[in-house]
Amino acid sequence: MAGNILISNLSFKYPSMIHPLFENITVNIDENWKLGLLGRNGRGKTSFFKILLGDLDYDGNVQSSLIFKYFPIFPAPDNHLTAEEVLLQKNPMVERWELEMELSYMDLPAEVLDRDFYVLSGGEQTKILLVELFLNEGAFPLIDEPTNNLDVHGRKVVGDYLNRKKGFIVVSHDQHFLNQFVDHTMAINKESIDVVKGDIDTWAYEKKNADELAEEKNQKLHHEINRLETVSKRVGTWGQMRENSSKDAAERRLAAKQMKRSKAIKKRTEEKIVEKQALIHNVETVEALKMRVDQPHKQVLLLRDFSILQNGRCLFEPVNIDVYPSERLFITGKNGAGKTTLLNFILGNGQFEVTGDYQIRLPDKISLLQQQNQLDEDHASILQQLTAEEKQSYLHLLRQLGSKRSSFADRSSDHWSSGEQKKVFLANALLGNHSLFVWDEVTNYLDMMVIDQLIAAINKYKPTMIGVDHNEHFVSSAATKTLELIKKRNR
Ligand SMILES: Nc1ncnc2c1ncn2[C@@H]1O[C@H](COP(=O)(O)OP(=O)(O)OP(=O)(O)O)[C@@H](O)[C@H]1O
Repeated sequence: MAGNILISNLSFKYPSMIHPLFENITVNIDENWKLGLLGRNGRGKTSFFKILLGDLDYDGNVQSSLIFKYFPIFPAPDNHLTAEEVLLQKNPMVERWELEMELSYMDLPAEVLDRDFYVLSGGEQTKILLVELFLNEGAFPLIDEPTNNLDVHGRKVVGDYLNRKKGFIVVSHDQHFLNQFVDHTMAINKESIDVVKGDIDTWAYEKKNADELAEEKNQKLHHEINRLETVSKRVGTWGQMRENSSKDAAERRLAAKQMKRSKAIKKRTEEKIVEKQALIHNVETVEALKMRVDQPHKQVLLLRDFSILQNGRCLFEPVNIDVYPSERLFITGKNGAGKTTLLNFILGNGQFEVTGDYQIRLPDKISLLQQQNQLDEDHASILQQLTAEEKQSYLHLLRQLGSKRSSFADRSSDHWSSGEQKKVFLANALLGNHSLFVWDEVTNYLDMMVIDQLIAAINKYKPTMIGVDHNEHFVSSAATKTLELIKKRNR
């Protein structure tokens, strides 16, 4: 079928891996689908794209006449290209009015076209690169985690933009974002790949039903295995007892016969046990996370008509907020509104000019989760700083978050997926007792199961938290209050 992607018996493994990433996968993807690609961190979503792009050697067949294009590919910074030049590099025939129209769908003013690409905010760069992807009509876009630089509004705009297009695959862990446009969902599971017609909610509903059915079958199988194991034990002792208690030769012969029969029954029973064990379906579950919380004794934060000044002007419209023990405040607002700056002010990182009143009482034990690009730590340096006992808890937390020790112990962190790297910082932030959790861009790169693990833990342990996040599902489920920062317009 021309135009479609036909994948049969695909198997793939990086040389340093023990278990294959993909084993005997067969799946067909239609060129007109708006396909959402899901999977836990490290399951191989980016690697799947690399296979389609022809960047990795695999076994099996991948047949397609489509020309795949990957997002994000950033222009070389040294060339100082304007946004317009970035857009026209591969699409020289496109006219300025067409560019302006596409930009308007992305809620970007035309003047952005004339700016140097690298002076644009992360969200603006994402939008320009996505527009560039779709200008090339002959190409089939493979879009890898577009939301990381996008605030809630940006996610809505890009979701609407993608809804106008068709024929692409998007990897994202933000179900709310994906539900705006996908018409098919493909999930890379532990042992299989599912494709479902419908959005993420449809997939989640079908998966829940399938898991419940599998769980029911598993329970029956476990019951049957227990029964067979009892039979096997009983049969084993039965012939033995008879042989030991036999006195004369005739009885011993009979006992030997009995013994032979019982051995045959035992063997058959054990074969049946192995058969039943193979039928047990591997239903993926997550362990509940523990947060160790020592609530602060007093109010942590008070802001009244408060704003941070930059060059004498308010960065955001003045705000009023209180944070009391066990409250979870999430700061929202568009990119560039000053969310991370406000967090830094609260933490006392740096010198700030401010307006309005404030009171900040920081407790001693603060758990910090910073944006990935602000960190110079990694798994190895974290391990070095921990005591033997903390090391055990840290590794246990990583395992609970879905990173198996075997998947990261011997591999250079250069090759870790973005989610695997993020979990290192999350596990570190969960280590030990804390009175306040200051977590910035919590859900970026994290898979949906971890996001739900965090929501459950936050609701159970009710930590005092000041956070920033753009995932609507996470914020609406974890926050007890939100504070929207609105960038102050300069008149
Ligand atoms: N060059 C490489 N050599 C060895 N292992 C690699 C290499 N590249 C990736 N991996 C490993 O392969 C697995 C799949 O990586 P990939 O980036 O495809 O995952 P992903 O599903 O995109 O994850 P995420 O959701 O975190 O972005 C991960 O365990 C990763 O550490």
